[in-house]
Amino acid sequence: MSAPTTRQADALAPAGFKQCWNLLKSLPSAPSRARLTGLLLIVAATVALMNLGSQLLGRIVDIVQGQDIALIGSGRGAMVAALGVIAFCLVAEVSGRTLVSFLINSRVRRLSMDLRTQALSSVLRAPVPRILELGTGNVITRLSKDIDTVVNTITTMGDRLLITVFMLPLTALALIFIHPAYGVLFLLAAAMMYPFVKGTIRDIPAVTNVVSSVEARRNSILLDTIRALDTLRHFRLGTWAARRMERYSWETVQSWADRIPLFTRILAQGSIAYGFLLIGIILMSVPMVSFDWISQGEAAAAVLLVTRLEIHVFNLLFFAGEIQHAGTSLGRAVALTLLDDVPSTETTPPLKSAPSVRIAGLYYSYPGGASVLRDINLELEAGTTTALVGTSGAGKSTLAALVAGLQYPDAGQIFLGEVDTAATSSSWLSRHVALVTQEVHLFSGTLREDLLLARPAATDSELWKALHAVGLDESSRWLPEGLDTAIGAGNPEVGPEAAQQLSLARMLLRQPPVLIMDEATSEAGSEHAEVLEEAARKVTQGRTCLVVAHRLDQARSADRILVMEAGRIVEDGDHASLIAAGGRYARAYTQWEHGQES
Ligand SMILES: Nc1ncnc2c1ncn2[C@@H]1O[C@H](COP(=O)(O)OP(=O)(O)OP(=O)(O)O)[C@@H](O)[C@H]1O
Repeated sequence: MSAPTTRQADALAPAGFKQCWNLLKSLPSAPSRARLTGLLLIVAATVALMNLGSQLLGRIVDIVQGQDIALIGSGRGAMVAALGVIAFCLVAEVSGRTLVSFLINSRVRRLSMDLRTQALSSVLRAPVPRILELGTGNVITRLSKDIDTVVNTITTMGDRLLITVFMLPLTALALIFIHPAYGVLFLLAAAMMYPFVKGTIRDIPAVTNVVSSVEARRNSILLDTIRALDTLRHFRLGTWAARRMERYSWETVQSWADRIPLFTRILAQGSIAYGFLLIGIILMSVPMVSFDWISQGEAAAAVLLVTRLEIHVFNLLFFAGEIQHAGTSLGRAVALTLLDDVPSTETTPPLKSAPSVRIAGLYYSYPGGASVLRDINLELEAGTTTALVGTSGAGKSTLAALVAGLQYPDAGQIFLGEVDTAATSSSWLSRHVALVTQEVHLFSGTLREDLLLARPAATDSELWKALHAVGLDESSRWLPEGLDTAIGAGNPEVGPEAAQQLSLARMLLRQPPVLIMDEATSEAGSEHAEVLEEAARKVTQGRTCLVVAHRLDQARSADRILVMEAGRIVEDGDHASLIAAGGRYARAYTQWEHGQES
């Protein structure tokens, strides 16, 4: 696979501001309106005192010149009072900032925890095809790096950002208060900045979303490489994998580099607008002082107020990228929470018994690939077991995945009883259809904990009953501690046959009305074949089953056998009738029987 030549955003667009705001408000750790107002009042008071300190510092010039200042007076007493208030303002500034920073930091970490939990549970409930389309690397990037970016940005510059937001209007007010002409200049500088800011708000999100998407693709490739370690070693593809990783990493570096012209432009535009304001204030002050419109101290105060603004304006401009990046990252994480298709009230009633499965006019092709399934029409009778057989690549696993809801068909419908699965939520579907494959994931913990996931209210004796039914008992070498045996990641490995038995036991406990088995008993070696096949037979009883049979002995006992060839069903019947028909199945079966004998 080669790296894409143009850098593009991925399939799931970031959520907008309103969606993010609504989601954040609904999180358990969201601050109450009173707390939010309290925080804003602290910021406003801190900024007001910062401005007061700057103004008084300027007015010291007037005190030195013996002028009388409102509320403070003149002479030595006024000087002491002014210095006292300035000191107080400095202490208030430091305390206010520390408090604001503490309040923001402690809240944002709890909010990020809630957001991660909510996004993850939405991902778990979302339709599987949607997640597969997004890619696991993408989802992981959104759940980890994107949320971390938001937390890091807010904890490092959230307080500064809030202070700047208040600083701009309060400085404008203070300047108007000194003389309205300063206010006019401030408005002119703001008008100059307006198109710059508008352009920035327009351009940055798209650029930053591309950066995050490219990073997500790189992470997908990384995951793919780690997952395929065995294959890569086996085929000596280490160098190819390293080169592929290098290409995608370089793509990430390039996408970051693509941002540079945009940020250079933002800084240049900010410098022009700020330079206009500062030079304008100094130039205006000279005639205003000489015409006695303002005192020298007031002119000094105005210049100090604008000088003080510099660090805040440039903080905003300098970190505009990070701030927007955090905004986009937040949107990307919040978009995951919107994947969940579970309606607030489920309208499709649960099925009371195993339903028939009707497939009508089904077509499917993998993205960019040739047609895999063509016009499949069939009905699986309720409570029966149907085996799918056919040559490798015929489309058996693909058909099984479509019925299990892991892929969306290109055309056609799948009905469970009367329910069109396309019109139900993915959680309704997953409650009614279970898929057992060769890959068994055992959750880390005790065997009891793992089995209880399938039926939380099951008693120990019910768990043992399910284990006995699939051929595992107290004497099994894989269960030395019985139900307390530690299994899953970090614990001694359970053999592949035992893992498949456990997976079948989970199905017995879960009792799904429709069961799809794809290579679910593929580990059946000669000594275990009987046990696994018997376990599979028990699991299929009482439900509608579709079994992808890779060995013909698995098909023989099914109620019905479908033979697939190049995406179509070419033979349909039970074992006896297909043998009697002498077609592909009969030939394959005879060959298989000879193979078994020799
Ligand atoms: N993820 C995928 N992306 C693209 N093509 C795929 C994908 N999975 C399967 N295919 C292709 O779709 C066709 C049908 O594959 P499928 O696995 O459904 O066949 P199968 O009958 O189950 O074969 P097997 O018995 O070997 O598992 C094959 O040509 C296969 O190469």
